Amino acid sequence: MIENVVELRDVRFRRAGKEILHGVDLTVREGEHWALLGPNGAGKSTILGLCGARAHPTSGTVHVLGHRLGRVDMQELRRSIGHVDPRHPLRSPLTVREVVLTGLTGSIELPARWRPAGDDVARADGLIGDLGLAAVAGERWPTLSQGERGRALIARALTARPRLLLLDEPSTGLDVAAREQLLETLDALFAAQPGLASVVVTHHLEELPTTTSHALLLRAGSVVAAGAAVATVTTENVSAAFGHPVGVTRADGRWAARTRVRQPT
Ligand SMILES: Nc1ncnc2c1ncn2[C@@H]1O[C@H](COP(=O)(O)OP(=O)(O)OP(=O)(O)O)[C@@H](O)[C@H]1O
Repeated sequence: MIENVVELRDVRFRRAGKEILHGVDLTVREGEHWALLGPNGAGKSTILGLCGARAHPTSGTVHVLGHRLGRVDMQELRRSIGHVDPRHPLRSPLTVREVVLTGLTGSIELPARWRPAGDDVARADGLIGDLGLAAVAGERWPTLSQGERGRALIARALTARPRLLLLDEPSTGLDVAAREQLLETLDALFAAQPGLASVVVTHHLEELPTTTSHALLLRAGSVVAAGAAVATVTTENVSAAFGHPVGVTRADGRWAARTRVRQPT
């Protein structure tokens, strides 16, 4: 059994002559649900790319599912990771069911001569049902709402039974009802698969599922705080990460943030 699903140690990452991550440590264990929080440009997506075996660190080490990046076939490793990228570059008008099935082939489009086995279709339809998409399973990608596309991409990411699910701003562009439905779906999914680990990137505390167990707060490529969510997502840490006085509250397992108004003395 692999205890650490993701392990970053003193990770630095440079691109175009600029250091983007300045010595980041992160350990994600089985069954943990991490949130990466921080302002624009803090380096959240860069960390998610390392967790998803899409990039190598410039220095330091990254282990994903027990394999050290740089010493493993990245493409092979990526098949064990469900990565939900909202900028999914699909060009052809596949149906929801076909998009979900591309999770099995690890491709964006359906490979020309590939045909799913009967139990592949049954699994895809099961996930489509779990994600609340049964009514649109035969609808084509260009006709779907943003919320439906996001759900289809989560179902796609789960088809290959990953042990790690990565979500990059899954609530972006959703109305409040669609966001709440998505968060309920994620909570139900995590409860049904207790070994699954996840990492979600977001700018907004309101978009954290109640199942969020841990958080890493990032500012300009450095970790401000990391650990158990309740102890980490605090007024002090969030204000430091975002460089703004933000009051953090938590009720019924959900977080909220607003500008801290100074009381007149
Ligand atoms: N390939 C690259 N080449 C040069 N700079 C890059 C590259 N990728 C990311 N960066 C820079 O690294 C910094 C961190 O980017 P990243 O996308 O990880 O941040 P983020 O926290 O996810 O931001 P956002 O919330 O805006 O999505 C940014 O300043 C970005 O411009």
